Amino acid sequence: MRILVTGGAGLIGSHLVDKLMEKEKSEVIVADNYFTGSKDNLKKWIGHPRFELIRHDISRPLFVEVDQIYHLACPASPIFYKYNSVKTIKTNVMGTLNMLGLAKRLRARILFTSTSEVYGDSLEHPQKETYWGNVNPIGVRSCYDEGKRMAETLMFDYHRQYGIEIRIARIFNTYGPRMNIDDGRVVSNFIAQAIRNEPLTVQLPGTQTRSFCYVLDLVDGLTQLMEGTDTGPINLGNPGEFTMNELAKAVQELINPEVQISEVENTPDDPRQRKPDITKAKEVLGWEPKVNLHEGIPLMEDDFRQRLGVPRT
Ligand SMILES: NC(=O)c1ccc[n+]([C@@H]2O[C@H](COP(=O)([O-])OP(=O)(O)OC[C@H]3O[C@@H](n4cnc5c(N)ncnc54)[C@H](O)[C@@H]3O)[C@@H](O)[C@H]2O)c1
Ligand SMILES: O=C(O)[C@H]1O[C@H](OP(=O)(O)OP(=O)(O)OC[C@H]2O[C@@H](n3ccc(=O)[nH]c3=O)[C@H](O)[C@@H]2O)[C@H](O)[C@@H](O)[C@@H]1O
Repeated sequence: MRILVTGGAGLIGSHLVDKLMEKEKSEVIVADNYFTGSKDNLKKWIGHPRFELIRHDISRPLFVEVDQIYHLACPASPIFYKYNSVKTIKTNVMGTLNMLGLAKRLRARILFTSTSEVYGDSLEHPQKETYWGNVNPIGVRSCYDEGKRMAETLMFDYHRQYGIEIRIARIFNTYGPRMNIDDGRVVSNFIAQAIRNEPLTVQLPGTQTRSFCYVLDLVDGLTQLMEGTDTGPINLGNPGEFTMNELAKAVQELINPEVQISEVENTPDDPRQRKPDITKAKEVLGWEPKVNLHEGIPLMEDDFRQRLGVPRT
C-alpha cells in the first residue's frame, strides 16, 4: 500500500505519517510546500526506505503512483489562512481538483480534511453533519470556510460523476505537540504565553466556545474513516466544550498560576460557539476521543518547553 499525505509536514499530517509508517508494509509519500509545516516534524522518517518527502505546492498538479490519498494540505490557523486569502482559495479549490484528478487517474481512495468552519457561525448547537451552516460568503474567513465547502462539493461531484471513493472528515479544533509555537491558534498561544510568563490574550468576549481534540485521537479517527465504508462527512472532534475564559483559567492552573490574563480585540466573523455532535462517528466508526483537555495540555506543554528551552522548575 503506497499512501500520499498532502500537508504531511503540519500538525495533524505529521502525526498521521507516524501512524501510517508504523505499518510494516506501508510506503508513505508526503507533498508539502512548508507554508505552515516543517521538515522537523518528519525528521525521524527522512532517509527511511519506505518514506519520501516532496516539496510541492498542491495548487499545481502532482504525478505520483499511490493507492490512497490523505489530502490535508491547507493552512489551518486563521492568521495564516487569512494572510494570503487568494492562495488559500487556490489551495482548497485547485489543490482539491488536482488531488481528485490524481485519484481519478489512479482509482485511488481519497480522504479530505474539511472543517467545522463549514458550519460558520452556527445557529444549531451542537453541530450535526446534517446542518448546512451559516457562513458569510464574502467575509475575511470565507477563503477558508467557503473554500472547504467548495472542496466538499468537488469531492461529492467526483464521487457521483466518476465513482471515486471519497471520505470527508469535518475536523473540530485540534491541538497537540508540534504545533507551530507562533501558529496563532488559541491553545498554542496560551501555552507559549504561559511558559514565557506573558499575559494570556483572551479575545473578547471570552465567552465564545470551542471543543478541543487531542491530535492523536483525531489521527485515529482519520485512519478509521479511511479504512471504513462511509463516505462522510463525519464530524471528528472532542465534544468537551470550553469558553476561552475557561481555557485561559485551565492553562493558568496547569502551567503558570502567576500568569496574567488580558482581554484583547477579536477578529471579524469569529464563530460564537462550536461543539461537535459525534453520534455518527461513534455509530459508523466506533470512534470517540480518549484524551481530555486537562490531560492534553500537559502533553503539549512538555513539547513546547523543550522547543522554547524553558524546563519545568
Ligand atoms: N487543527 C485543526 O484544528 C483543524 C480543524 C479543522 C480542519 N483542519 C484541517 O486539517 C488539515 C491539517 O491541519 P493542521 O492543523 O495540521 O494544519 P497545519 O497548518 O499544521 O498543516 C497544514 C500543512 O499543509 C501545508 N500546506 C499548506 N498549503 C499548501 C499547499 N498549497 N501545498 C502543499 N502544502 C501546503 C503546510 O505547509 C502544512 O504542513 C488542514 O486541511 C486543516 O484545514 C484542521
Ligand atoms: O474547529 C475548526 O474547524 C477550526 O478550528 C480552528 O479555528 P478557530 O477555532 O477559529 O481558531 P483559533 O485561532 O484557535 O480560535 C479559537 C478561539 O480562540 C480565540 N483566541 C484566539 C487566539 C488568542 O490568542 N486568544 C483567543 O481568545 C478566538 O477569538 C476564537 O474564539 C482552526 O485553526 C481552523 O483551521 C479549524 O478549521
